[in-house]
Amino acid sequence: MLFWKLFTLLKCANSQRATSFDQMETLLKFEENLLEKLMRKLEEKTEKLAFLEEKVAKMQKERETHGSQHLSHPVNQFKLIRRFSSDWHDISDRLESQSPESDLIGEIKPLTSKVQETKSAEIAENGILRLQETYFLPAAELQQGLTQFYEAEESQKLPQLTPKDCFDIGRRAYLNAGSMRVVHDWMKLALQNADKSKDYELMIDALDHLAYAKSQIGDQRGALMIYNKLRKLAPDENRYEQNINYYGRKWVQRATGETDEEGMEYSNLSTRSADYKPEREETEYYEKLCRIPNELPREKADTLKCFYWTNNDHPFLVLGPVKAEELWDEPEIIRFYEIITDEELDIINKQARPKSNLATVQDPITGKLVNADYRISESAWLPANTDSAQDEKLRQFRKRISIITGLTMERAEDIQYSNYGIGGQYEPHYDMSTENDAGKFDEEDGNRIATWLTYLNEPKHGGDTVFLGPGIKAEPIHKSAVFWYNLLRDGSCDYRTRHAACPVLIGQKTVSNIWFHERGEEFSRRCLLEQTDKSTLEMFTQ
Ligand SMILES: O=C(O)CCC(=O)C(=O)O
Ligand SMILES: [Fe+2]
Repeated sequence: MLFWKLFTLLKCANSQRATSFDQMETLLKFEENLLEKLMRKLEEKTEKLAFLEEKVAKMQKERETHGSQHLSHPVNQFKLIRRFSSDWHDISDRLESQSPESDLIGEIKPLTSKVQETKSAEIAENGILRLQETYFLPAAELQQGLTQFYEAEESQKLPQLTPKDCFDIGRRAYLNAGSMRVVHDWMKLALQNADKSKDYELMIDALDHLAYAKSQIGDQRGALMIYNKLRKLAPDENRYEQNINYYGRKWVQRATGETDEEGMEYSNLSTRSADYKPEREETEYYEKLCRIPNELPREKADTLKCFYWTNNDHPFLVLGPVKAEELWDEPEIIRFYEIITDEELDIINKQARPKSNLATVQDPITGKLVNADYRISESAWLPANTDSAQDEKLRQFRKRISIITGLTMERAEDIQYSNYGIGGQYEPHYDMSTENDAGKFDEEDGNRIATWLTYLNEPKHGGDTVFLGPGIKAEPIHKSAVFWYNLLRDGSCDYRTRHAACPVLIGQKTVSNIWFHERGEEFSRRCLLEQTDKSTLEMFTQ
């Protein structure tokens, strides 16, 4: 429109072959208007450029922390997810769809949508909270990048959580109706650093949550002081005024002893919802086992054996006996060392990744679906039933396990591969189906008589398998496997085998399971009328 007007004006000026002062004035005005508009466009572009440059710098800085060990750090895993749930999302919003930039939008969008669909940011926040709860980590320790687990010289290179990260983690704890102490600590951290960056919106949000958390943990005075501050910062929000009156009254009641309310809730570190209570006791025990070192009393340790296993001089094992260690005797839990070759490991990893039910995202380069390994734990089944050389190797691996355990592979399940993500864990469970289970294994195969659990790699911290019955744990040692019977000799469930996988704190954890079933084991494991549980031990001492 403007162009049209200018055009007619110029035409007119041209036809008169003279330029009157009036026309020049009008032209000058037009020019002023044009300049203003152009400047606004330039400002928008500069602002957009600055925004994109800032994002690039932030993301590059985040990607550089902790060198080749980058993804072994839970904070880096967390930040990667957040980049796709927030930064890349914001970037694609700023790029222009009717321009060459649209190609880039096309590449970003599928990834950000996938992260959103799979609720990955929420899973990541909960992962951080789970690590905090299980390993008793102060929020500040996580914010600083878990310095206690690294040498001093490494600590400069560790990733740190931003005020917004801290706010979102605290907000997640709040939404989970978790411990208000935890909410309190995260909000305080968010504020300490938001103060420096002068992010007022974030400050107000964090103060609001902090005041609420304070009121819930019994600090009415603290809540009141924050609401007073909020009233000054955001005078239009009348909720603060109401809260000031409310908490003011509460504080007076408390000071004058007119209240019968519960006091502080300072000791509870739970980040789980309040309706979690029934399992709480077991969960606390499991978390404690995850936290404490695996120390057996001397007398007990002395009774447990370490030996080279040949399974009654089986020719295969006589040539290469397997180093074995009794982790517990009743029920028998045995660890076998070096039971998988690098080649077999490679094959399992290669086959499992594209197949697994892990949240998949599109690889922007190949366009293929690839795994997002940050889920709590996801799995894939490897049937090894083709004529390929790879499957032949996997069958060899199964055969080796069959020889070691003396159990037939005929009724055993396919190899199951599992991969743990941020704070990845597996809560207490039995591998066999129990009387109370809705679903049972079919009669033809029978129940899961035994478990063979191979550790495909070794996380740096966390990820132990804990056995709640005996109160012991197996550390995930690379290439080793743990074996136990889930059923007693009379076929009933051995409830002492309840076990769980602790959250992975630092590093990566992948395991593979093979479950044996009852049928076909009548000769390898004689059924007895009594429940005697010296089953495996007998096998090892024959
Ligand atoms: O990963 C672990 O340590 C245990 C896994 C487990 O118990 C299972 O997959 O059933
Ligand atoms: Fe299990």
